Amino acid sequence: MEFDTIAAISTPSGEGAIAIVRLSGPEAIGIADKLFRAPGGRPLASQPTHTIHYGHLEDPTTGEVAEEVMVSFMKGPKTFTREDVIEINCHGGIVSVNRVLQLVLQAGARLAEPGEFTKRAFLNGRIDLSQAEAVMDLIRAKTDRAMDVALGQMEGRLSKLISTLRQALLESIAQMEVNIDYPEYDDVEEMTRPMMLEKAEWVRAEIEKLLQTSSQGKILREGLSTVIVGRPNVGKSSLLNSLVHENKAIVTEIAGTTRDIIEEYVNVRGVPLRLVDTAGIRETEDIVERIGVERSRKVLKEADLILYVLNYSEALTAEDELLFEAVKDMNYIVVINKTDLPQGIDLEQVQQLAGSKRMVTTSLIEEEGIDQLEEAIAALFFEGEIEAGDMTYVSNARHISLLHQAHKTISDAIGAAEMDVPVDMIQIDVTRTWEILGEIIGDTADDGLLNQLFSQFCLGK
Ligand SMILES: Nc1nc2c(c(=O)[nH]1)N(C=O)[C@@H](CNc1ccc(C(=O)N[C@@H](CCC(=O)O)C(=O)O)cc1)CN2
Ligand SMILES: Nc1nc2c(ncn2[C@@H]2O[C@H](COP(=O)(O)OP(=O)(O)OP(=O)(O)O)[C@@H](O)[C@H]2O)c(=O)[nH]1
Repeated sequence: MEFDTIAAISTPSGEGAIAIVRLSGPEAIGIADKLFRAPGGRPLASQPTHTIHYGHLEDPTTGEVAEEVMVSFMKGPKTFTREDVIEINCHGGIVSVNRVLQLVLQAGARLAEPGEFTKRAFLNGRIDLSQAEAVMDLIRAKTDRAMDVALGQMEGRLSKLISTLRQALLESIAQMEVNIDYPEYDDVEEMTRPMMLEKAEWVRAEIEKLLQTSSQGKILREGLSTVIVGRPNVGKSSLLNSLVHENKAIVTEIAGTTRDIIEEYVNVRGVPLRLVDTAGIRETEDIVERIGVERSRKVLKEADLILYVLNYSEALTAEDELLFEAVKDMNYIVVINKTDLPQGIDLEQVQQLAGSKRMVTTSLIEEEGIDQLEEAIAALFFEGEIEAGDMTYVSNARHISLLHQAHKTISDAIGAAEMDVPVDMIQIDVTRTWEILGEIIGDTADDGLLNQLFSQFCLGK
């Protein structure tokens, strides 16, 4: 496919050592040669591909030397987009890099849309849709594990599995076709059903395996939303601080509807915890009133993990018991804090209320027990994991939804095959499954979807 030539700043905005303006498209080299002067005077077009060159950019309208740069020259198709790519490495700094971008745009490039470079890599067939989506996940990954999942997907692990499943479906579609075309051969019919069933059941089992990974994949991607609760003064802020200090927080601001919510990510043994709006909860004084408040209930309900803090030196109160009731169906860990003080709590009573939930004791003031707490968090997260290592995780909400749909249609096909429904009816469900799986890798994706997906990318990616 032939496109126009796009350009964008591909490095973060702000001051830095070096910044990159990237160009891709049929005019990329021509545009660069309008601006670039190497000491030897040779144009980039005459150079061997995949080389880097020192020189200056000149404003062609004024003849003024604008910038000192290094230019990477990469002829397609062995490039990120499969098109001709030019990367101008200039001095980092907001003015410098913007001036380079302006020059490039004046010389005929169009400002790229967010994700457009990656979109071209997709449209030009270098990567499929799930790989392109993984590029974005990679940028957003906050832990090594999340990064490994994204890398695996980018290298095509999910795509390969999906393609294998689709191949199996295609084979059974073909077999059914024979059956439909030659209904007079009974032995074909006899062969078709068991073969079709076996393939369909295998596909369904594989889809189920993928779906089983999805909750973990989602958490790796988005973080385990975590809320710290407990009566006033038990040590909630201290716990938050210990987790943040031990595990360096990444703070991100997410544009909310009424105000910006600040989220803190901490990486606890590979599990990203998203500490959600804890300040709001910490500020409320009366806990009985608080769990009656709709908003707090909602925060609790949406949490993937609750850290429920108790005071070791005091007996449980009615409030504590109420809170046990409020969180009883959720994932929570009981943190019994202040073990440096004399015991006042009835541990057996806590045990009874907490049932099979994990309990750890800490003295945050003496920095004790944090290790055990982290271990408990990691265990909670990883215990359901089916053999880590080279697992194919599904973490993307779009993929999960499509896998659920595919699971339904393939189950319909299996049900129909077992019930002696005519083969051409079964074939409809199998074909539909094949189509739905195709949407994951972008084989059957429409323009609206593509635009929506790529627009979520960073500018210049
Ligand atoms: N300067 C710079 N650094 C970068 C990127 C970039 O675009 N520019 N990348 C951007 O994300 C990433 C690297 N990703 C890339 C992926 C594929 C190809 C590429 O040229 N692939 C070709 C040829 C491979 C080969 O030589 O065998 C291909 O697959 O056909 C280039 C970069 C990270 N670092
Ligand atoms: N002895 C002792 N004191 C602690 C421990 N952890 C926290 N504290 C103290 O307990 C007091 C309350 O701690 P915070 O972390 O502010 O408790 P909180 O639950 O956030 O309190 P509120 O914001 O009022 O709900 C502070 O004076 C802490 O220094 C501990 O392990 N042992």
